[in-house]
Amino acid sequence: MANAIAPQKTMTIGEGGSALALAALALLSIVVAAKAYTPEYAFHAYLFAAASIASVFVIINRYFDRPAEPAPLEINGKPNYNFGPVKFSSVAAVFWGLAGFTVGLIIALQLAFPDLNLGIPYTTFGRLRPLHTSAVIFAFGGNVLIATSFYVVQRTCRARLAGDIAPWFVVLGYNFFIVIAGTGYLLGITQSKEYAEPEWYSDLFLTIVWVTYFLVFLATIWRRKEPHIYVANWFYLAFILTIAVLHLGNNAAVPVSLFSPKSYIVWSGVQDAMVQWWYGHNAVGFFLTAGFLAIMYYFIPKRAERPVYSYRLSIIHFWALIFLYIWAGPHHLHYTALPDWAQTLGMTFSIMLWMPSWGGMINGIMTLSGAWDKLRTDPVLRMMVVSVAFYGMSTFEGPMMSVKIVNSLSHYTDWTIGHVHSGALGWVGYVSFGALYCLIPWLWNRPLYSLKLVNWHFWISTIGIVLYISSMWVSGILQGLMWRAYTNLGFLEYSFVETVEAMHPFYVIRALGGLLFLAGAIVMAWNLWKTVTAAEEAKPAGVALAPAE
Ligand code: HEM
Ligand code: HEM
Ligand SMILES: [Cu+2]
Repeated sequence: MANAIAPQKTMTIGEGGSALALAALALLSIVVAAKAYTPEYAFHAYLFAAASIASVFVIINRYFDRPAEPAPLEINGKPNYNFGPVKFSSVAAVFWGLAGFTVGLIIALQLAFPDLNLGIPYTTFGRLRPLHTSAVIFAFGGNVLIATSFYVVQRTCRARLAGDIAPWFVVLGYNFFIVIAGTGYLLGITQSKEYAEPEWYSDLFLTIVWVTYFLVFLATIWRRKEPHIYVANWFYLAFILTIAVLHLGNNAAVPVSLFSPKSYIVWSGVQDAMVQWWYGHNAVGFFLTAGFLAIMYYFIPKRAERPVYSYRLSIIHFWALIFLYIWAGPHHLHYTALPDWAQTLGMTFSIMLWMPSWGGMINGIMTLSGAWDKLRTDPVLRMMVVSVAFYGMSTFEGPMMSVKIVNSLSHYTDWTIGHVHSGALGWVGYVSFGALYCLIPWLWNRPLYSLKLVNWHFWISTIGIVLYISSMWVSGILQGLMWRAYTNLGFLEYSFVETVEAMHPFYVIRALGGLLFLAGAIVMAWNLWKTVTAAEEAKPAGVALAPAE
């Protein structure tokens, strides 16, 4: 009767429940695949089936391999952090970053040289453009946010991530969603809402993943050992919760059939447009801003080894920002069928938004008080501080562009594209790179392979950003002015095609800027790769790397 003393191993509710749910999903997917109206949809159903079956196997295998006791919350009084999912999504972020920047470069080249559309549907600008925007925002940015949020919430709460299967479901499920979304665009599956292109079934799946993300995050805060909830966690929470609400509101669609990828949105006409830009604008506000501000509030003080400049300002910054952002969406619909009062409301809130945005910028930059010398010696910190400066620049430009009279010139032109990429490359890109340069050495417990390479990355991509945004400003304003130029007799001075021709040199410069930005990111990927692998080889030497300069 020896087995009477061996600890009893039982499947947890999480393991059993997720295995059953995934098995059911696999079955449903196979039925859908068999009866699908289109081969593209059948392909997606097979992907769902394959992924769910694989997950069931992994869960069962893991059950047999694991010890009987669940992972302890603490070891010797210290939190037993769960960094597996964090590692996965930080590597995924680097991978998707490279993919998204490459597709960005391709579409930039297509705008300059249209022959590069290759005349086949899968590679046309119309399909690659959403592939680019989703890859950079949701795949690259999203993985950076998931990785850093799961890291920061554990460290600042001194608690192990809640759940066992759940955090893995979040990172793997999210990345699976990205694959479905991306392959869908290439195959022509889209509901044509900018930044919300995936069809109803991907949206439903993402809802489940996202709610799990919210619950894991909240439950980790719940079990915290630290009484205070650090401000970065407030920003992460606002990001997760608001994205859930936006996603549900803007994807309220009725599918044609369970067996068809096509759906119809419940909103119509100008209401649909308003809901779309309430979503689109707040995707900027909460995905591209609040989430990355959380990164700023954790990683800059950590790296600079200084406290946040003003903790009180960070709280005011938080509440002012989330209150004002929600109302500014109509600035995307100036001079449309949207009632004039709503446009003016959007414009007013956008102008007010300048203040909390700059409050945040000041708080981020001034955190370096007393440590300014580090800007010279630490290129990682420099990258993050420059990112905050870009944040300041784009949140000045945004309110200006939301003024109707300015928007009448900038709207539909490359000026918008320049504004987008000063925020995207300068702010989101740089703060993410800075976070990855900190996070990956911390996670693998090794020094960064080379600070010199970070310096190279910084300068190559800074030149890239400058080329990108300045060419788009010139091109955008030129475009706007050409469109509205009249002759003495009251005719339009330029035909549309003449304005397109005038853009060509700027599109070439922009593509060059994109190439440099991509080159910088490749240097980063190499550096991080060497950090994870080369330190292993060099272990006996045991010399800590000194700053390069
Ligand atoms: C190598 C770097 C990049 C290049 C070359 C690039 C290039 C482009 C191009 C050519 C477009 C289409 C512009 C048009 O339709 O006229 C575009 C759109 C866009 N890109 Fe990028 N991009 C890059 C990086 C990024 C990053 C890192 C982000 C976000 C984090 C981003 C976000 C966007 C967004 C949101 C749009 C849509 C803008 C709009 O509709 O107004 N891009 N990009
Ligand atoms: C106070 C902050 C900001 C305000 C008031 C603001 C305002 C605006 C305005 C007025 C437009 C042009 C709308 C149009 O004419 O179609 C715009 C476009 C855009 N902005 Fe901002 N912006 C702000 C910050 C940012 C930041 C920090 C980012 C990126 C990280 C960003 C990303 C975008 C994107 C992606 C678009 C293009 C949307 C589209 O048409 O596809 N904005 N913004
Ligand atoms: Cu907006």
